[in-house]
Amino acid sequence: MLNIESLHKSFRENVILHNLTFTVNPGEIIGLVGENGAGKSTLLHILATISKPSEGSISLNDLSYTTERKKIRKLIGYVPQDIAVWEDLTVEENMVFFEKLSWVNQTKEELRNLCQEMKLYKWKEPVNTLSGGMKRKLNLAISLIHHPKVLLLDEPTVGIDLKSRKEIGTYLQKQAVENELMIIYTSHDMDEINELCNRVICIGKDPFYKDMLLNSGKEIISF
Ligand SMILES: Nc1ncnc2c1ncn2[C@@H]1O[C@H](COP(=O)(O)OP(=O)(O)OP(=O)(O)O)[C@@H](O)[C@H]1O
Repeated sequence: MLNIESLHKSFRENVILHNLTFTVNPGEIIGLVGENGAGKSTLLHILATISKPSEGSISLNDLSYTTERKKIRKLIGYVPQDIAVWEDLTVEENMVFFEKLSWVNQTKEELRNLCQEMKLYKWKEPVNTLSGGMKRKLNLAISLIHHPKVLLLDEPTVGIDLKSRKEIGTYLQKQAVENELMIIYTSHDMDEINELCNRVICIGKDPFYKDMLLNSGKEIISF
């Protein structure tokens, strides 16, 4: 379980996150919504151990983010907003490169299966010949190489077609259930949030997103 308690984050006098307390259970997909600048990426950075909170505590399966950062990092998969893959390498070369950087050993066959499960078949193609949707799938596949327990996705489907979106969504739902993965997912697409997520966290001052979800039947947590 991921446990976030009384989390605050400020940049100098600018308070971005104020008193966030929530938990994420194994197998759950949590939507994270809010207007531009509300602090979604800031929260994901903190959960990915890229930055530290100003106050508050976080633990993952009873490991403290303060004292066990190295162990925590092995359990986190993070997909940033910007695609971060090697454009001149093939899909295969990217997967092998990131496998070498990870803490697990996977055969090429296993890496290829991981790509195929999310319907990314262009194994021998250089990344710079792939569509945006394919690149996003590769980014996601890379984040799963080390079998994380928590997957943090910052707008992973932005700018991609509906079919690829659905394929990614179906894959994530399967991963959450089968591997008890905890997923936090940011998106501005409320249909996608409605379809994919078990619960939704709304952050920021603008009530727009919360209002959009009022009749969705979803549990909404707002800060
Ligand atoms: N390193 C930093 N130093 C100072 N301010 C920062 C820093 N990082 C983020 N901010 C500020 O924190 C606020 C929240 O930014 P953040 O990127 O988390 O928002 P967001 O909800 O992810 O927005 P978007 O939907 O546009 O991606 C913004 O006002 C941003 O300028």
